Amino acid sequence: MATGELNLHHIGVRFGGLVALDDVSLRVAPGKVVGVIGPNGAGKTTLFNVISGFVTPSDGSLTLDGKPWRPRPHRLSGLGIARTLQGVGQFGGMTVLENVMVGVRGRRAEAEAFAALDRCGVAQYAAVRPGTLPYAIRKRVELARALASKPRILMLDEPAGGLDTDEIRWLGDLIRGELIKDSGTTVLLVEHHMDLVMSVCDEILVLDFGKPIALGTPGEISTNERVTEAYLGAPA
Ligand SMILES: Nc1ncnc2c1ncn2[C@@H]1O[C@H](COP(=O)(O)OP(=O)(O)OP(=O)(O)O)[C@@H](O)[C@H]1O
Repeated sequence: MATGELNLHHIGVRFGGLVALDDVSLRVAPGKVVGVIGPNGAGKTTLFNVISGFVTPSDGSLTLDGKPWRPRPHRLSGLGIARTLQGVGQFGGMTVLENVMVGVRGRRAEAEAFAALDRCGVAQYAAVRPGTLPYAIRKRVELARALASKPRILMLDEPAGGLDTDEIRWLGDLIRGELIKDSGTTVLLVEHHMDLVMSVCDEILVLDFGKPIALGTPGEISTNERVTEAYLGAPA
């Protein structure tokens, strides 16, 4: 059984003349929660897009479970990798349950999808179309969609965006709890909400203008001068 270890080696991404990522290396160890933070435009989403295969790096390479790996978006779920989207990205013409079933395979797809909705506290909306639901509920549905496939690597792209304090506390408990961290799932988290990042991450990578400026534990990052400088003037 593969372990869920992801390595990025000296990744560089250019969009024309713009350097979106510059020499980014990161080891995401199995079962760890690794955060990627940085001011707006730092390259966080681009990093996720590289790992998802939507953006091909101009430099560097990736390994998955120690083997060279070239990500392809349509192969991610087969490899046990799931990603939530920054928005809620659900199909309006389908029910909540059908949306969650999209990411699950096999005869038990419906039961697994329903169980994921239940664990995320939104099973009562299974038969409803997502477009009619409040944003915070749709964010939970988006999480259920990612969790239903029981991924070994879970990429969370700004999961706290648009959530209130209680919702963010719920999210933190979910990430730290048996559904994700205690089950050994490897988590990569891009997030602006610093309290959440600091409370759930084992390690944090800080990007600024595409460059890695710090890598360390939440305690190390919160006292790092370069990180403080990068955030000066930008709400963290
Ligand atoms: N497809 C693209 N084509 C051209 N430039 C792009 C593209 N995607 C991202 N960029 C640019 O690359 C840089 C990094 O963007 P990215 O979205 O990765 O940053 P981010 O850290 O996720 O920002 P935010 O916190 O605002 O979501 C930005 O300058 C952005 O404008």
